[in-house]
Amino acid sequence: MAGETLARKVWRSHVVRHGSTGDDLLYIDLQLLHEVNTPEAFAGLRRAGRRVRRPDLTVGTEDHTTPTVAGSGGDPVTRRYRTLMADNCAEFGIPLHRLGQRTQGIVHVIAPELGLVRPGMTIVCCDSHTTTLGAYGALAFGIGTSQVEHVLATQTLPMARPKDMAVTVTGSLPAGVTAKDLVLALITEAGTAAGQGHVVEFRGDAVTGLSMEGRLTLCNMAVEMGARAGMVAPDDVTFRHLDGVTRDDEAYWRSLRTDEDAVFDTELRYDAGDLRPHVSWGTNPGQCVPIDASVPDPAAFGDDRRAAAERALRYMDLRPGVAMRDIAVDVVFVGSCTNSRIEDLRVAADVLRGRRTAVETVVVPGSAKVRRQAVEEGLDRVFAEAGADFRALPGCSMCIGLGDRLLPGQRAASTTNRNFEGRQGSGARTHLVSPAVAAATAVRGRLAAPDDL
Ligand SMILES: CC(C)[C@H](C(=O)O)[C@@H](O)C(=O)O
Ligand code: SF4
Repeated sequence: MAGETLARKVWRSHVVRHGSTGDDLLYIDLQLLHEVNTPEAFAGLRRAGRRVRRPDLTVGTEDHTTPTVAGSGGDPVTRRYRTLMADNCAEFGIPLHRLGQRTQGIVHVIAPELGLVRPGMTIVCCDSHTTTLGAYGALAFGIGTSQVEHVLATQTLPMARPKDMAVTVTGSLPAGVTAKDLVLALITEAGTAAGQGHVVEFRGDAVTGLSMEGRLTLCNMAVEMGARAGMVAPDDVTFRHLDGVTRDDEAYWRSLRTDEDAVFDTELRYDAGDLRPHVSWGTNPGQCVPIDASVPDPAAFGDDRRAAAERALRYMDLRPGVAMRDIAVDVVFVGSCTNSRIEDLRVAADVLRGRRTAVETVVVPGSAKVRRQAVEEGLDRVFAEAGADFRALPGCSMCIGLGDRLLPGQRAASTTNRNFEGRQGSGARTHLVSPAVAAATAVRGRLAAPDDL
């Protein structure tokens, strides 16, 4: 038998039944839920008179709409989402990590913290950035509301098997260059549709050399290159991040790794040796340049991308030829499921230590646990002394503009994953950056890397 990929092995071990229409019925090991996109799924269950098949394999959190300032309670519209979520979880017996609890946070950040994620699992969630969890060698993907209902009712999901893509990154990341820069560069090179219909396995020395947190950042943005899921093969780095790993676990997880003779449907190669910090100039994550470059001229793009570039520059209020380093921002945001883990906050704090921010700087931890750890390490003081606003409560915050948001016309350097029009607030402009670039930008008031300070 020909060799198999990691994704294929995980898939095969979860097939309950091969369907007649080409879909497989997959067993789902874990379903995660948040307050957006789930009310309809529960309503559907209720209408059909069904219960949740495995409440013990289902976990909810509140993150998208939660306020980040203690005691604010949030506005009535977003409160309604959370009331509905709490009522639904109570009615169907699903554990819920609520605002104010020690375990609450962004769904993709708390799932590993709670020990819910192990290599080889199938994991779904009503959220496109579920790809994040593939960093552990799990097959994790976002699903829509009707699929959420299906999984709630049956703990299975009919799905067409995705194709396999390998993204092999050779070399090692230069100093000051992070997983975020790598993934922005990859998406810019390959395009936002490159991964469509595929599970992407990130491989190569530059990937295995990443910390767990770096791998989470990388897989988080697999969906921004159009992929169904992103994965990194489980190795010693992975095992160190898991509790209670036995020899048998390790042996099984190692056996899931892609076989030498496995063939991918699509392969991309990239060398990380000369990579520089990357910054987006446009309105999709594939519109980035190295920070040393200038805003590109749409005329330089092929027909397929020119109109989008022109439109993006209009929305972003940028002219071709302007040096990225000359772009002044109003706000810096460090947070989101892409970059709000402890390592991200440490990087930002290292840059801010002993310096002052020149613009409004908001730091929102990905989870209550991340915040506690940051306080233990004294990062809260570093942020305060730099004049940055380290929020009391975790959540998606300014990433999606449901709770906290930018004002119309404001420009932000943001460690998030989407720079779409209006994403961080109506009329707001987003430059996607790493935590290091975000912090340097906060100090300088214009896009900057730590080297510039
Ligand atoms: C609201 C939610 C469904 C959405 C997603 O699917 O990703 C959000 O998390 C996002 O990042 O755009
Ligand atoms: S932090 Fe942003 S990208 Fe992540 S789940 Fe929340 S809204 Fe989506």
